[in-house]
Amino acid sequence: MNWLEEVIENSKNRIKVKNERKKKINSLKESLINLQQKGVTPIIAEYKRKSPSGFISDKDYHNYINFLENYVAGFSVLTEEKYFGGSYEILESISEITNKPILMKDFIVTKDQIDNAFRIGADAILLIASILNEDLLDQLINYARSYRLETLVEIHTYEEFEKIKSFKFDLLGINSRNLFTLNVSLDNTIKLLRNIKGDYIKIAESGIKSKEDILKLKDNGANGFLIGTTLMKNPLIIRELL
Ligand SMILES: O=C(O)c1ccccc1NCC(=O)[C@H](O)[C@H](O)COP(=O)(O)O
Repeated sequence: MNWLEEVIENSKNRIKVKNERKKKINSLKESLINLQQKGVTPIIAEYKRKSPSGFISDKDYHNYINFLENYVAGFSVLTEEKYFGGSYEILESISEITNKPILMKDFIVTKDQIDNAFRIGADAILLIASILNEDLLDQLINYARSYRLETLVEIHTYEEFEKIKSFKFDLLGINSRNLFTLNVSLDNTIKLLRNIKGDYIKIAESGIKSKEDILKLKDNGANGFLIGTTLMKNPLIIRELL
């Protein structure tokens, strides 16, 4: 079994969180649009402790979140445990210290995981087109909507866009990191941004290192930017990215 197959298998057997949700849903979509309207670059800052690409960090989240919340539209928090070092507890604790919307980044393949996302305080969830068939993707989007959780549906190819384009998701993520090879290509994302027509809020994800990258993606139609590694290594760089 490769890492992705293992992650998906583990996803089917995640614990069921019993907690009651403590906060109202806070719209990530509105937060992104608000910043865009103010002329501020809408960034989603990610908190992750490790990744299959070899990223590793023991950074504590308190200072990271407290500092970045002054600048960003929201946070993305990895909750996959084995390969990303995340947990539901981390997301829940982050939701207690910030009023910014939180995207739960995980490999969601079951409705139970969406129940958990709601209970731990997530405001939006990631759904990855390449690991879900059309029927399940549609069901999961609608299930999330029943909680008023927003959905960011992530694609890597035009074929995946064709598969998801008629569904009622909130944000369209275009990830520059190939899930299978882990190679990062902003050029691939730029090609997709150019080819995808329609009224979508497009979020460029992964591999963003500089203001130059942001401007290139923005010029080609990206409306928001999800940044992990670069901010985890140096949160102060946010001031150059806005
Ligand atoms: O981060 C990884 O190595 C990774 C590998 C395989 C699947 C997903 C992965 N990460 C999840 C993400 O989508 C990124 O953490 C996110 O877009 C931020 O990327 P970056 O700014 O490059 O850390």
